[in-house]
Amino acid sequence: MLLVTLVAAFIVVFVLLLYMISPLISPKPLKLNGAHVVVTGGSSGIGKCIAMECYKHGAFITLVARDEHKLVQAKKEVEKCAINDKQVVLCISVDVSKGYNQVESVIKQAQEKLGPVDMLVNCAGMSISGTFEEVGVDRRWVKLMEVNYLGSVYPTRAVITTMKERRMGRIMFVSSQAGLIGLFGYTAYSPSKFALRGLAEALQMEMKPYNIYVTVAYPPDTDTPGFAEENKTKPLETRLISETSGVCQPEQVAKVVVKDALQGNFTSAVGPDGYMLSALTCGMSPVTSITEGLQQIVTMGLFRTIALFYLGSFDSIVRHCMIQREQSKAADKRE
Ligand SMILES: NC(=O)C1=CN([C@@H]2O[C@H](COP(=O)(O)OP(=O)(O)OC[C@H]3O[C@@H](n4cnc5c(N)ncnc54)[C@H](OP(=O)(O)O)[C@@H]3O)[C@@H](O)[C@H]2O)C=CC1
Ligand SMILES: CCCCCCCCCCCCCCCC(=O)[C@@H](N)CO
Repeated sequence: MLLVTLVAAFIVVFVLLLYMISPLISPKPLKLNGAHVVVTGGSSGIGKCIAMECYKHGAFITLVARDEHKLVQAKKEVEKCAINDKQVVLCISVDVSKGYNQVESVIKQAQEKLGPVDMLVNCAGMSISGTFEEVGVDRRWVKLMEVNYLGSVYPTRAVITTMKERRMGRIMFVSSQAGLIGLFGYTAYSPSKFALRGLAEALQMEMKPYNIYVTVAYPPDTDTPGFAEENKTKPLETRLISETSGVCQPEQVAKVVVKDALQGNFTSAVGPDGYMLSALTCGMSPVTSITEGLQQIVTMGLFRTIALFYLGSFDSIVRHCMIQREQSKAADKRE
């Protein structure tokens, strides 16, 4: 009797362990040599650096963005990173937010010229900052969802069927640290980046049996033309809070996120704050290695404790700025 109970208990524990360990098995890394990588938003900033990084690994690249002049300039820069003379950079101009059909025809063109897409990098995006009231009630909310969210859905939809047939592929979504934490001044921007995570989690669960791996990248502020544009009108609070996480160079961001996508990691965090933030907010997102799982289990409580200090300092930044604004308003009135 005792023996039967022991064997049964052993089997139960064994099955439970198998269930626990099965999601932790790491995917086989993708090799970029000769692979076709499509980068939306590839003509500037982070996207351009991702294209250059992939080119350095021997990939063939399709750059997708709206402005043709910027595309041609970026193509020249990417070509300088060649490691063999067979590599090709293709440029296609399209607005990724203007509906599925246009995007599908662009992906078709790219596949005809350079073959099936092995990796898609959804990096086209923009930011609009300002307080909830400043952002107004006009098209701007819609615009951010169209470009940052739907502009990632359409290209993904256009490549996924072929990837499933070939039983291989990588999809990257470039979110932001502001896609893990809602910040002052990002009431319109943050939701468009949070949305990408929901999409990525659901898509990863559907695609895993087809050997397709999804990565969501969460960069901090990064020194790009888009960031310079954002800074022209960004509220002081947003700038001060974001400074916590520092400013990265786009080359550095590209290195980290490309490495994670090739390894098939679901989460790609950039910088120490990014690492803490992504471990803290891992929730039910897929885990791709035993080390990652263990780190999350061990660090979560500690990171939550650290987070309380950060939240306290963010509250104090917001309060200080409010008091200062009110004082300068009162002074203006007196004059
Ligand atoms: N820089 C930062 O601080 C951070 C940026 N990010 C995210 O990284 C991504 C890239 O940012 P960054 O490099 O700073 O931005 P840039 O403004 O420097 O580059 C944006 C790229 O996206 C393209 N693009 C923009 N809108 C569209 C559209 N509707 N259709 C097609 N292409 C479009 C632009 O080309 P064109 O205008 O010609 O279309 C350009 O190639 C964005 O998604 C951003 O939200 C995340 C965290 C931090
Ligand atoms: C243990 C807990 C650690 C918590 C750390 C919190 C750090 C928060 C910093 C958030 C920075 C947001 C940058 C957004 C960049 C961006 O997307 C725009 N620049 C786009 O143009």
